[in-house]
Amino acid sequence: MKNFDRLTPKQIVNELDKFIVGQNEAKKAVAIAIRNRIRRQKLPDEWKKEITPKNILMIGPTGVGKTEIARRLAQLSGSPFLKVEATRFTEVGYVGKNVDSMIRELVEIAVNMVKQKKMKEVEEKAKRNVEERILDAILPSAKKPQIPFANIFGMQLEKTQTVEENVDFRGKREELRKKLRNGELDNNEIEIEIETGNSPIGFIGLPEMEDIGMDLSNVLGNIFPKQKKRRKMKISDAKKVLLPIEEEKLIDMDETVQEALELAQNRGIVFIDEMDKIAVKTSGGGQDISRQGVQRDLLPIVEGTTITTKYGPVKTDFILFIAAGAFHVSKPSDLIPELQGRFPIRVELEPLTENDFVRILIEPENALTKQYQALLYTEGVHLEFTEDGVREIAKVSYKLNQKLENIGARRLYTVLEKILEDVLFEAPDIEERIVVDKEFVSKKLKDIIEDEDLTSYIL
Ligand SMILES: Nc1ncnc2c1ncn2[C@@H]1O[C@H](COP(=O)(O)OP(=O)(O)OP(=O)(O)O)[C@@H](O)[C@H]1O
Repeated sequence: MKNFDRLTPKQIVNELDKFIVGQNEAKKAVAIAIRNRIRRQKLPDEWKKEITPKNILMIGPTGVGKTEIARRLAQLSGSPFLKVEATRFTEVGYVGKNVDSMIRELVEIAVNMVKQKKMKEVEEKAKRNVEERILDAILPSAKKPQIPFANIFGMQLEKTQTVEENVDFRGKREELRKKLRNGELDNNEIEIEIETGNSPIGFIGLPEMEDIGMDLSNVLGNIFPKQKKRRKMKISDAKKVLLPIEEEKLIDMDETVQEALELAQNRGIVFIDEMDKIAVKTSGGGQDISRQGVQRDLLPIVEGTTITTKYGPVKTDFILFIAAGAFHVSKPSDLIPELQGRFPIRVELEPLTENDFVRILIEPENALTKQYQALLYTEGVHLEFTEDGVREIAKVSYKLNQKLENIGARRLYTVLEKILEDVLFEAPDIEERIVVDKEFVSKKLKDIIEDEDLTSYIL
């Protein structure tokens, strides 16, 4: 993601604007933080040590875009992204569960990202290999006289004939290849051998082992040969099943892991939600001690330490941590002082207004109205939203948030789903053009809105 490194904070905000309405302070803060990380990475070592990472604390009610900003930033910068709830580490059964596990999860995500990228790079070559495997299955080998599917291309072999003598084997194979490529053989069944992994024993991957960064399947996996299974399937399915298998064979796993470790270390973003729930004023009962314990465990990770993972050691110095919470009851100052110091960038996110809802419904590149339009257009249905229709959806959603519980923009999801329920059910057997105007919205919601119990249940 070299291009991203060249984006100025202003340009990063412009990019985020394409997906998130308002919340300018938060966008600005994450843009500065991520740019600072790039700046810090360029410093000489002695300076690197002096400048501590500046992590962010987002303060704001639920559903106003906190996670969305962080997630979009990660996408934009090609960063592995993990969202965890701080309370996860205080739950019964989780007590003592290593907070380090979030770094392991981040690495796992990075490994998958790099693997997917590399698999994409070798896709064309893998497709050729899949083709060869399927052709081998259809037309086994030149030495074997048995030719299943021989009738596909009109071969008539006498039992006594050998392939070498009677068939221009290569020619036929190429003829079959053509048919395979243009999908003519897709519905034919073949039997193929599929690699199903290499651990014949079920105990591999005990959670306790994972906690200390070990994975027995890595240690023992290579001792056992890969298991194979013969399966019958349509050629169209075989293409799909074999592709990732062939892609994996073509990529260098050591290289993938190295790249992933670097990606996690230098670009990782960890979003810690519900931070307010582990902030406590005074140390009271066991629960409070457990909450403060989690804060203490978090401290070295956000300060910069080295965590052991099954892929190797990972430094957390350059990982960007974004903590978030509503802080209705507790305050950021209820966090232990050291942790407060590690999240010096504070941003408050505004509650969303009715006007914001209107914009959220139509402006983002992936706006909800656009999503439904795209979905229905696949079946030839043109969905149109009029201005007063969108305004009405925003208005109802806003009112419901006041009346029931304020769940922010998430309310738009439930309301819109309800309004479009019939259309989604009836399509494609409906009119080609559906207009969602004020009247349409009111009609669809009338019964539900009049019954308060039903409202809180459905919307
Ligand atoms: N300002 C906004 N602009 C565009 N979409 C938004 C905005 N705020 C929220 N949304 C949409 O609402 C949904 C919920 O938002 P998000 O996940 O960011 O909530 P949150 O603030 O992180 O709350 P929580 O802490 O409860 O997870 C997302 O799908 C997001 O797309």
